[in-house]
Amino acid sequence: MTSWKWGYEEHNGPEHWHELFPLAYGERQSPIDIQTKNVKYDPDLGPLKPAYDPTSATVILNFGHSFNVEFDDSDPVSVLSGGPLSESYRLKQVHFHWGLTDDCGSEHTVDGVQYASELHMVHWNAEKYSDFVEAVSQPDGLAVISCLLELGEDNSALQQITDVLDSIKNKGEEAVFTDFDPMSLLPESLDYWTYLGSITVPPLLECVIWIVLKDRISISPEQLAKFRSLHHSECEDDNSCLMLSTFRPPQPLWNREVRASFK
Ligand SMILES: NS(=O)(=O)c1ccc(C(=O)N[C@@H](c2ccccc2)c2cnnn2CC(=O)NCCCS)cc1
Ligand SMILES: [Zn+2]
Repeated sequence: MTSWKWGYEEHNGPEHWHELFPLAYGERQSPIDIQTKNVKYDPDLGPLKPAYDPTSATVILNFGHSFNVEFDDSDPVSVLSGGPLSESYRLKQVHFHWGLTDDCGSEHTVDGVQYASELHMVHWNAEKYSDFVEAVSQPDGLAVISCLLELGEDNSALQQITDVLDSIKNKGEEAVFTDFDPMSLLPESLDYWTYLGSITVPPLLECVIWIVLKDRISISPEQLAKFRSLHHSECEDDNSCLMLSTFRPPQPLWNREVRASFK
């Protein structure tokens, strides 16, 4: 089975992941559908305090099941604190999820509505743990800011990313990518919902404090098409290995509460 590579296709997609990763059926899995009538406003939830240094961006790379903008996390240069977090978390990577068509693609949904894409900014708890791999084995190891992207106008901040995707077309390819400020991607309001969940790709570890922004940003059909032009492996003929869909559907909430930072 080690040759089996998980993905998002019929034969290796989210419905198969439990075969190798039993956590798929865990009690704090992500993503979820956020039912706004059931969220609880929590006045103790303070504002998010992101503090990013654009020069800490290093490379953009094609992982095969997604592409990441990687950040140098060897020092506390780009960090997130505040909000639901008790410690300062260090930014490690930013990536996206998308779907085959423009009417699907996000992982989290809001009142059953799925959006065209979703941005994840992945941070790890560098105050309590010594490295990322240790952090992912802890219930408060990661903090991921999620922002939903709805189909609309060209997003100029996103253009800085989509303009370089041609240079990382195939799995394993990477390109220098610095002077990138992830704050430029975020909406003006940082109001959010928060809940305890997991990473949404194998090994599906239940280590994430999720911070889902209430407001959305835009992505154009042309920018989405650039995402889908990436290859999930090396291949010659261009259409047999396109990264057409990279989202996991919502998972059961079980006994979890979703809190809101806003009324
Ligand atoms: N979608 S999400 O925000 O919930 C998310 C957050 C973090 C990771 C992640 O860091 N995964 C790597 C990892 C390395 C060590 C221990 C455990 C997990 C991994 C596992 N296989 N490949 N990678 C590298 C990676 O980062 N994959 C792409 C992430 C976008 S789907 C994945 C998804
Ligand atoms: Zn993700």
